[in-house]
Amino acid sequence: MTLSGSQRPDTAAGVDSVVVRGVEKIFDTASGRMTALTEVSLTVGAGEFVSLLGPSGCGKSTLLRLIADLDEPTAGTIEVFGKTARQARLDQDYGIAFQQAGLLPWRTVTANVELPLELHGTGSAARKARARELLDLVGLSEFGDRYPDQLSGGMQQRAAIARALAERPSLLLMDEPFGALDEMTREYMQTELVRICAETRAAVVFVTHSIPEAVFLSDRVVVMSPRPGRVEAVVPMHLGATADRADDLREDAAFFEMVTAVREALHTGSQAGRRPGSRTP
Ligand SMILES: Nc1ncnc2c1ncn2[C@@H]1O[C@H](COP(=O)(O)OP(=O)(O)OP(=O)(O)O)[C@@H](O)[C@H]1O
Repeated sequence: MTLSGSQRPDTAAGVDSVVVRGVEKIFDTASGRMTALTEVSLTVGAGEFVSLLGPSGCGKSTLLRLIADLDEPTAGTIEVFGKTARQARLDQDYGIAFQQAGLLPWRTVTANVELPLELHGTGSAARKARARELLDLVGLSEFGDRYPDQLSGGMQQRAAIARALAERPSLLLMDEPFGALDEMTREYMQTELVRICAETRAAVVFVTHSIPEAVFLSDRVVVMSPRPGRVEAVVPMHLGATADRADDLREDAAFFEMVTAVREALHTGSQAGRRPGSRTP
């Protein structure tokens, strides 16, 4: 099933999805001020898949929360589709999926997927049609009447992704969405996500701890360093179009080369990665 381009918001047309410029984030804590992010600059192009990778506490989730306008930077600016992060949130320009699927247990899968549409006043018939389309897209058409606790973890995550796509966002913000899944399911979900992104042409900012996951999914991997969190390197993945990536890529020599490149950038910070904010050639 394909979502046609005409169904997507105008915001995608040639405009960068996310532009982060000189962002700093300082938290006031009981033990004093803590700089979580400093001098972070990054551009995510239309339809581009960018992963944020780095050690625990380097500020990956904080950066994603700033892009989602769930918190505000102390300094610097963030634009989403050329708007302020606040305006993009109000305009529902992106979908969000986090580690816990976050489905409401008392609603069926269909009712969960319909929820964002319901909250924004979409009529019942249009909601149901859209939910059917999305459940088809994520391979859950047979499970719309089930409740979340009747699904496996991977199926719950697919339902959560369907919900995140409900309003046809041109951008998905994902924070370790597959972190709680077993390795087999995780790889399956990665392949599914590549397929879904190819069909919807959504850009993605994806937080992960997993180097192979970042490599498999991304156009570029942003390697962050801790205390304070900053962009250490931006490594372009020379693996062809993300849309063409299939399971056998994981056994390809080029894949291992990219894993090594990212690992070196992560461990030494000396990888000749691209400058923050630079784009895939
Ligand atoms: N609301 C907050 N108040 C105070 N400190 C915070 C807050 N949120 C995050 N931090 C701190 O900011 C730093 C970055 O946290 P963040 O969760 O962004 O890191 P992360 O890279 O996503 O970590 P992990 O990989 O473990 O999830 C950490 O030191 C964390 O303790």
